[in-house]
Amino acid sequence: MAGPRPVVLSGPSGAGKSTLLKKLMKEYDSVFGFSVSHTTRNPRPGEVNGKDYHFVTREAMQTGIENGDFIEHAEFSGNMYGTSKAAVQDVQAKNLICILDIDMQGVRSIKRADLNPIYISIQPPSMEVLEHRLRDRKTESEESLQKRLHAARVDMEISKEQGLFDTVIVNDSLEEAHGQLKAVLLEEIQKVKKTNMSS
Ligand SMILES: Nc1nc2c(ncn2[C@@H]2O[C@H](COP(=O)(O)OP(=O)(O)O)[C@@H](O)[C@H]2O)c(=O)[nH]1
Ligand SMILES: Nc1ncnc2c1ncn2[C@@H]1O[C@H](COP(=O)(O)OP(=O)(O)O)[C@@H](O)[C@H]1O
Repeated sequence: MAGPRPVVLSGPSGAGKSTLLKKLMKEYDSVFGFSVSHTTRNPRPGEVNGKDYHFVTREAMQTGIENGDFIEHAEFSGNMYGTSKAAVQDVQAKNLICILDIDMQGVRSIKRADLNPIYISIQPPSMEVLEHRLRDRKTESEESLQKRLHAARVDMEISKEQGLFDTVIVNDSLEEAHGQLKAVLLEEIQKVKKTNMSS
């Protein structure tokens, strides 16, 4: 039997993707699994290798790409990011809903793959709010922040494209955005709960 459909969460850096997916995974224990991407960026304080990302060198990442280990990969804000086949398979082997947190280039690549996910865009209420949140997060240098804001403007334009996403959620109030995310995923959540209860 085919497993549950994966979920792609995309949207500007700082829109609240990690916050929303962590909240979702906490509320639904044993329903979701995170696709742990590879990246060449440095870990932030508190980030765990193998849990938040596989933190690797550019050389290791290049070798993996050449070996065909990746479903998709992209360059974002001066670093490489990619979804390995193993990252998705690890989650799907447990019959969990696989969540991919990927940028717009990743969305376009995944559309050409045979993953058939639900595409959800998480958007900030405005550029001003986004900038505040990114500054308050205190994870970025001014240079990195500016790169992210530039990419965010592009992302916010592209995400309006018809047919690219199944749902666009504006993360103004966290509780409301969380509620909308749950509503979109309810059918898949119930399927997984049912299957995993009877197995
Ligand atoms: N294409 C692609 N994008 C990714 C992957 N992993 C993370 N990203 C995206 O890379 C961007 C930067 O992520 P990150 O450095 O964690 O910063 P943050 O979004 O500001 O928390 C975000 O838009 C992520 O969605 C991946 O495996 N593939
Ligand atoms: N609805 C919200 N209201 C206020 N702050 C938020 C909200 N959602 C997320 N944040 C904060 O905004 C920052 C960016 O969120 P984060 O989840 O890291 O975004 P992303 O993963 O999309 O880059 C974090 O500091 C987070 O705590």
